[in-house]
Amino acid sequence: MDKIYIEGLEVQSLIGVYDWERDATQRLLVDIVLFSDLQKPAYSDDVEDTLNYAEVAEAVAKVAKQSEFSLIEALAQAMITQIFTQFPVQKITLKLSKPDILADAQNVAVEFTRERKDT
Ligand SMILES: Nc1nc2c(c(=O)[nH]1)N=C([C@H](O)[C@@H](O)CO)CN2
Repeated sequence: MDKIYIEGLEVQSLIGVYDWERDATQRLLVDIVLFSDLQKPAYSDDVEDTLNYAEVAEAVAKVAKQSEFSLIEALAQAMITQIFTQFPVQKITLKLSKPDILADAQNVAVEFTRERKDT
């Protein structure tokens, strides 16, 4: 299956388990793989025939901005749900990183791979 990648998308969200995390938004990074047949746009050269990665990035940033989850797991799921709702994609891998939170670690992240439920 062909893939579209969005890598290192920086978004802001109010997120975290602890009281001191509930006062201000934090920087998060999102990596997304959109599994999609790209045969048609490869020949038509028409953005209407493909998943517009700019629109997907905008939708994901909006979910982050408008949400107030405790866990990055919950925000990652909300992002995936929004992508499936708004775009005709069959399968998504989404990695959500919270890079500024642990002093002794370069990054913490969750990664989900989910397929659209046909029912
Ligand atoms: N699996 C997770 N563990 C933790 C999370 C999380 O979102 N998922 N969050 C926190 C705190 O909010 C953290 O960012 C600061 O310690 C702790 N563990």
